[in-house]
Amino acid sequence: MTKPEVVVHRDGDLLAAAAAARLVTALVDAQTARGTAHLVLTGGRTGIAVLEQLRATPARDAVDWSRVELYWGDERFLPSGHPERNETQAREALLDHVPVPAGRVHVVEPSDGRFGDDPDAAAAAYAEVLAGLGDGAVPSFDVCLLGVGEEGHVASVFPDSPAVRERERPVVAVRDCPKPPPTRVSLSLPAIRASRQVWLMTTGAAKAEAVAAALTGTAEADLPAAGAVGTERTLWLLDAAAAAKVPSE
Ligand SMILES: O=C(O)[C@H](O)[C@@H](O)[C@H](O)[C@H](O)COP(=O)(O)O
Repeated sequence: MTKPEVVVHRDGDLLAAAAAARLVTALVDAQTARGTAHLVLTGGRTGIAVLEQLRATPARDAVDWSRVELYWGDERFLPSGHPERNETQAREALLDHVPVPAGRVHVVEPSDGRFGDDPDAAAAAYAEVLAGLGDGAVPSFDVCLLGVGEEGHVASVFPDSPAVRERERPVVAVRDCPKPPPTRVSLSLPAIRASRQVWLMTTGAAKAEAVAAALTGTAEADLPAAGAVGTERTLWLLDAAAAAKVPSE
């Protein structure tokens, strides 16, 4: 289990820009080491802001976008093109602006897709996609980007939920989500933990309690972010407000 590292930036804008710069380097390093970079995207304000900053930086072209496999840590189970879908927001923020081959953008089926409004079928299908792209149930994602909710959720894994107790399946359907929309498809914590690097990125005073709790031993069932760890690195990227209650070493 990797010990979480905490990096604090002055404010949210700087965090997003710095995380985007860090991501360029991580992707280039992954491609240098292994040929292809596997990146898991996240929804939420911070996650999308990082993609917008990535689009804006000239350094983005240091990444060979033809050798990036893209996934989502979770998806809001909505019709294709819905503005609230994480896919829609990621395409607008970045994917429509870089030459990633369509076949390497692995989206979760929408609620008007092949499986209609059956999120369990969409989750099972996504798990099959992941199984086909790595050596195990899921690829060893090079970087798994995550936002963090006020109560400590990551992806769509919420405290004291069936998803946080999932130990077998890499992808699950989530219903009655406290954060709208209510129905989602999400990686489980075991799938997130297959990542080489897990980056938890959040800003604002409203997250300070959850961040401090995650970093001071709270059980993952009560605070899922505490269970989001990478095999090689677990990195908390915070602004000063979200880091305000993190105990100093
Ligand atoms: O689909 C989603 O909503 C995200 O995947 C979710 O996990 C998000 O990252 C957190 O809720 C933090 O969101 P903010 O960065 O907007 O606070």
